[in-house]
Amino acid sequence: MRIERVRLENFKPYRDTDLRLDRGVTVIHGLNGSGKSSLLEACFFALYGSSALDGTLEDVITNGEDECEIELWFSHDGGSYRVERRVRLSGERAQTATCVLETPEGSVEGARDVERYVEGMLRMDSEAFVNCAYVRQGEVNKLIHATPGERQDMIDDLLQLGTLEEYRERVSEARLGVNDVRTDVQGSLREVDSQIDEKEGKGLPATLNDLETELNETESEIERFEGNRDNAERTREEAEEVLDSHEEVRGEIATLEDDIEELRGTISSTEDERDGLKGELAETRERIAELESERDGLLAESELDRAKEDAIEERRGELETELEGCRESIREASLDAQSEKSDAKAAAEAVEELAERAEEAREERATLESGIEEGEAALADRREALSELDGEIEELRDRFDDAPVDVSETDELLSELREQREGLRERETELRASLESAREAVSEGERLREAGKCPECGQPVEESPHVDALEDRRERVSELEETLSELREGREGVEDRIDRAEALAEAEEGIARRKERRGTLEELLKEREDALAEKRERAADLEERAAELKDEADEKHETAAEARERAEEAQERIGELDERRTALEERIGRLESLADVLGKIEDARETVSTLRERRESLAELNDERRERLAEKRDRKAELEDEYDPERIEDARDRKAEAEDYLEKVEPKLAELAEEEARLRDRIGGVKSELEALEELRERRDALEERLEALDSLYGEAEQLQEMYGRLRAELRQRNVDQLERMLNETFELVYQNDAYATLELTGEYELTVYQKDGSPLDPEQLSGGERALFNLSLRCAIYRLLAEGIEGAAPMPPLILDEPTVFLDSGHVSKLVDLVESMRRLGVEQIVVVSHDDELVGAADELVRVSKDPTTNRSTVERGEELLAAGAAE
Ligand SMILES: Nc1ncnc2c1ncn2[C@@H]1O[C@H](COP(=O)(O)OP(=O)(O)OP(=O)(O)O)[C@@H](O)[C@H]1O
Ligand SMILES: [Zn+2]
Repeated sequence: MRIERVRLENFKPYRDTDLRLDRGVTVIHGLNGSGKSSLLEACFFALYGSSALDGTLEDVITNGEDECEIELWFSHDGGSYRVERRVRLSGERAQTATCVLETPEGSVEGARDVERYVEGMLRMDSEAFVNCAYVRQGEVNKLIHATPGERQDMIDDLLQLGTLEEYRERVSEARLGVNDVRTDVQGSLREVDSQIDEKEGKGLPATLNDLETELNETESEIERFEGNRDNAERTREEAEEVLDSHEEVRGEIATLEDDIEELRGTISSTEDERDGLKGELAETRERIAELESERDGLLAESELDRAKEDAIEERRGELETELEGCRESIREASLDAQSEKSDAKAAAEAVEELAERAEEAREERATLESGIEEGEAALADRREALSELDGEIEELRDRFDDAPVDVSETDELLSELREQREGLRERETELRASLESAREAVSEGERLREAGKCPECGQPVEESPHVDALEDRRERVSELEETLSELREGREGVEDRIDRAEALAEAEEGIARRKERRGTLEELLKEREDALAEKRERAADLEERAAELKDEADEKHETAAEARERAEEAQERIGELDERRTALEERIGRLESLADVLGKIEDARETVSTLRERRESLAELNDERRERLAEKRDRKAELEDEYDPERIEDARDRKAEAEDYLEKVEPKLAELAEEEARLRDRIGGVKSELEALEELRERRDALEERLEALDSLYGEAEQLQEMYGRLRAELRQRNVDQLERMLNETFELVYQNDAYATLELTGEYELTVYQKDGSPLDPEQLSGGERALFNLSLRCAIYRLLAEGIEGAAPMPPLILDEPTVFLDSGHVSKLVDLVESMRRLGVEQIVVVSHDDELVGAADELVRVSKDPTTNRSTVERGEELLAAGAAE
């Protein structure tokens, strides 16, 4: 198998990478953390899916992305293949969204099917792949640390030796199963043998012979006794027949006797019945005579001359009609009486009511009249008050006779006078003020003059031109005083006039008040007069009404009396009609009795004829019975002649004899039958025992045959098991020998130190290192570097062994080494180069080595440089001959 190309998208540190790989040695080179291991991991993951991962599925997707894609192209056994996987993140978890493997035969889909296909194709699961082809970084010690058992399992698995062990175990199980069956069959055989021995010791054929002879004898005896028994039975039957027929005759005679007795009884009781009927007949006839005399009496009382039914009915019809008429008249008369009575009652009630109403009218009139008298007295008082008012008004009017104004002009006059008075008062006040100031001016002048100063200007008087003015001032005062007194007088005159005018206004007001009062009084007077007139009218009406009601009452009284009279007449009529009705009813009653008697007579006559007929039919019946009685008596006599006592006696004797024999023979026969059954039973038992013996013999033969077959099968299984075991041991030994040789060769090639003589690998895969002095060393005791070399040697040896063992049928996967130079000094690194070289020479098609060691670069056919951009943190690969050339030049 060879990897040809890998393409990655968002796988771990790779964003988008496409790398071709060739045959030969490819070295993947780069700094720590640049993504070398991830590249190998991608190839491994493409083949085996998640079981090839150390981490989880989520880890393969580049951080921050949600989908990654891996494509791997490879060739295998001449065919081309391509795997494509796509992993997608959904939420926290990643899932394989696509997984397809294209093969020359078609495509396989789904992670499971693809993994299974790859396992089958490479004949390795992911673990075997790791153990053999893919030496992972840091796992160099795995095979050394493993226990021999684990190592054996790993290597056996790789070399497919496990299958042989599986076969051997299966055969062993089968062999044990065969053995279990064989033991069972042996047990059964022993048991069958002992059963046969037991049965043969019993002498079964002789016993059978004896029993059959005995059975024959018993059967002939049974036959003889059965013949005798049949004879006895026949005799008994014959005797019983004779006895039975005689018994019948006796029975018939007894029946006849009973019949005769019964018939005689019936005849005599029928005769008794006839006598009874005769008595009844006589009684009925007597009754008819009685009824006929009753009928004659009733007929005489009725107005009929013949007791004939239709005549009676006709008469009765007439009387009923008359009676109905009479009853109708009574009903009418009583209706009349009823209505007259109620009329009389209604009229009497009306009289009472009318009288009451007349009384009420009279009472009302009396009340009204006393009201009228009172009203008239009040009216006279009012009229007087009115004439008094008129006098007062006249008096007040007289006051205006010598007045300057008329009534109703006082207001105007008064306001005029009051205005005059106001004007005068104002002038007076002004004058008084002027007088005051004039008087003051005089007294000032006097004071100044006394002081020698001018009273006018206050300057020294001597040269004043104003001294004479004082006199003028005094004159002015007296003038003013005069005018003031004139004014006062005028005002007093006006005030007198005002007083008079005020008295007149008062009189005017008095007149107006009285006039108003007079108007009210007059109105009231008028109303009262009207009311009185109305009352008078009403009183007159009431008087008239009372008289009318009285007349009406008298009339009604008369009507009531008439009605009562008519009611009495009707009552009298009813009495008469009642008498007539009673008489009619009596007559009808008599006619009914007559009809009843006639009916009874008819019935009695019918009874007589019925009784007579019955008597006759009974007589006929008895005649018949007597005839039958005679017949029966004849038959009885006949039968009594037939009866023979001697023959009966003989039959009885024979029957007793036969019964006696039968009684004895039955138990004997039962005994014999029992004996026969017992014998047959025993014969059956012996026969079935003989059959069982035969069966047992057959069974023994079959078991013996089976046992032989099982013995040989067991032997074969044993051989087969041994063979598988041997084969595996041989194969393993061969492999171990070869592996040991290859391991020694490889180790010698890579390890310079010649302290170790040889490496030993036992059949149980115990590994031992022998030193030069011959002492053994556990591989765990080796140094780190030695161990790495030892492990590489072991891996390469296993790879070679597999490659040589299987090549052809299943081409090997590429040899992949991840960081094999860890722990190695530079000298050993160059040895590693030699190892790689030797593997290539041995024909390994493709070797991929991951290393950052320059020395290994030199050994490469192809160089792949992996680097990581420190800013984006994304890895890229470069593949190049120029790189290789540069490396070689150094
Ligand atoms: N899912 C991921 N997304 C992004 N980067 C990742 C993811 N997983 C791993 N890496 C990065 O890839 C690098 C690991 O690569 P890898 O182990 O292949 O390196 P290397 O070249 O083999 O290193 P060394 O020489 O030390 O063995 C680390 O730097 C890691 O941060
Ligand atoms: Zn690495």
